Amino acid sequence: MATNSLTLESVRHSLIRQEDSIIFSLIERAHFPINSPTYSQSYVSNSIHTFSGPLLRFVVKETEALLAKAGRYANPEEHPFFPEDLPPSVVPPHNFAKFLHPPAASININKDIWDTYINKLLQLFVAPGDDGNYASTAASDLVCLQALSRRIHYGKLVAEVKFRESPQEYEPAIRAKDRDTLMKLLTFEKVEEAVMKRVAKKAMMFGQEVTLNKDGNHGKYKVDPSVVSRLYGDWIMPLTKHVEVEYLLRRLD
Ligand SMILES: C=C(O[C@@H]1C=C(C(=O)O)C=C[C@H]1O)C(=O)O
Repeated sequence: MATNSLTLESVRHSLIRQEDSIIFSLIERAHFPINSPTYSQSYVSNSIHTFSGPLLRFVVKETEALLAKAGRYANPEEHPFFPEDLPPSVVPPHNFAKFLHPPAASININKDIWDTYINKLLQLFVAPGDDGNYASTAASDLVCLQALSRRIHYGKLVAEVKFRESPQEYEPAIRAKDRDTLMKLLTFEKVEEAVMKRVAKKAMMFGQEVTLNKDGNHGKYKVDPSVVSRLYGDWIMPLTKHVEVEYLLRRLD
């Protein structure tokens, strides 16, 4: 859909579709055990002389450099994890619809998303252990991180739509820099309850073992549906709302 015709219904529809990408990415990552050397400072620093830091950082940084050349970050819906020193795009520029208020470009909470993913989320849906597949693990993490980042920063579009629907409600709180009131105005508890129920249901459907015998493997899922619900309730939705508040605070600049 063209960004200039966005409505609350259409942005919510996009968030619903993005649930599929997030849940599939979690299922793919859960296929590997935690593989902690992927995140350790020391694992690669002795072998990759031009790079210090964890393997995941290496994989994400190098991939982002390639994708930046291919034009990925010219799209206002994409946010790099390592925006410093990205190479310029080598492809012809695309004229993306200018739906967002320009200060939106200064909002990038990927550092928080990275820390939350590594330190809180991973251990909730990934089994302990080490099978040595660190590069594939990092590649799966990259897909999870990109899907989460896209969804969470989509809060900018959600906030813009909400602001356009009732600017008179939001303006006093924006001028007063009143985060609590903004948070109350943009929160829809019924929608959040529905998101938590739907993602659990999707995790059941997408993550079931498919067998050809009648009894199948009922009740066994690749990622625990209640954990997916918790990831949304405790982190993904709060971070999205954080982006919404940050965006609204700059909406009158
Ligand atoms: C995204 C929205 O804003 C808030 C955040 C939600 C989310 O992250 O899914 C859901 C409802 C709202 O409390 C929305 O209203 O759809």
